Amino acid sequence: MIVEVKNLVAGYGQRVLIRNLSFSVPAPAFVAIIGHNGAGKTTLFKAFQQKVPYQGNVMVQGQNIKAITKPAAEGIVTYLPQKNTVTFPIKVHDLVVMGLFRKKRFFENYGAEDYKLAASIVEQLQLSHLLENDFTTLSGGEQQLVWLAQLMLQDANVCMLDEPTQQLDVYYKNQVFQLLQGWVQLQGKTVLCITHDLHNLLSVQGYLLNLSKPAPSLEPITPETVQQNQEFLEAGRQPVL
Ligand SMILES: Nc1ncnc2c1ncn2[C@@H]1O[C@H](COP(=O)(O)OP(=O)(O)OP(=O)(O)O)[C@@H](O)[C@H]1O
Repeated sequence: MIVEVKNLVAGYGQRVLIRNLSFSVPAPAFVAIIGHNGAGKTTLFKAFQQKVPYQGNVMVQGQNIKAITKPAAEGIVTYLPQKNTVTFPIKVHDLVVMGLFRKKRFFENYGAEDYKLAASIVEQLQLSHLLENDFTTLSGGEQQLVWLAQLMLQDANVCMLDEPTQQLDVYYKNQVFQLLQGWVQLQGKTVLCITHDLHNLLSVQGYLLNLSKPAPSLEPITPETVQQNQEFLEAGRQPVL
């Protein structure tokens, strides 16, 4: 099993957001985590990172995540947050190359080969013209793509992405979903991706997990399930108990 969530209960104080959630991903797959604002999507990712107390079990590649001290450092999971900020000037290629941090010893510099690898990833995202630019001067969408490039270099088996297409135009939204599809099909990665862009999922093979439903489960992405989930979400939210 790549990912197995068993009887997960998580929330903040008295407020339970995730109630008895169980699902498993047996083989590399793309899973779109959907649901209303506040449904607990980011909270689910926090559970994977031990950043919120929870009951139940979260297993990644057969290991209970509680037993792994630094899942990101060990290359088991990686996480792209919804908002990632940089407040100092840094060139795009210097930021992307940092995705190789796991392969470096403390204070070891990045070399020409590392930068070549970073540049090849940036090229895949059609951003080569920005390599020398200061990251802080890029548009929100361009910045988001640069973070994705850095994440690709991290090369973890399970990637958790929190609304990676949020700031992107329609062209890049589709490009990113195709890219993530490639991570699964060509590189055997498992991608858990929080998104509100349901219509862009129609060209993606994978699953939906709608955390707004009373008993969320993995549903294959098909035109019918996308439509049904869209209508479900449009119909309104369940009262928070
Ligand atoms: N540290 C915290 N303490 C208390 N409540 C919190 C905390 N973090 C989040 N919440 C609340 O938990 C609820 C779920 O938050 P979460 O970020 O998981 O939602 P989400 O499904 O990712 O929403 P969105 O689509 O808006 O990003 C929200 O109402 C939020 O205000």
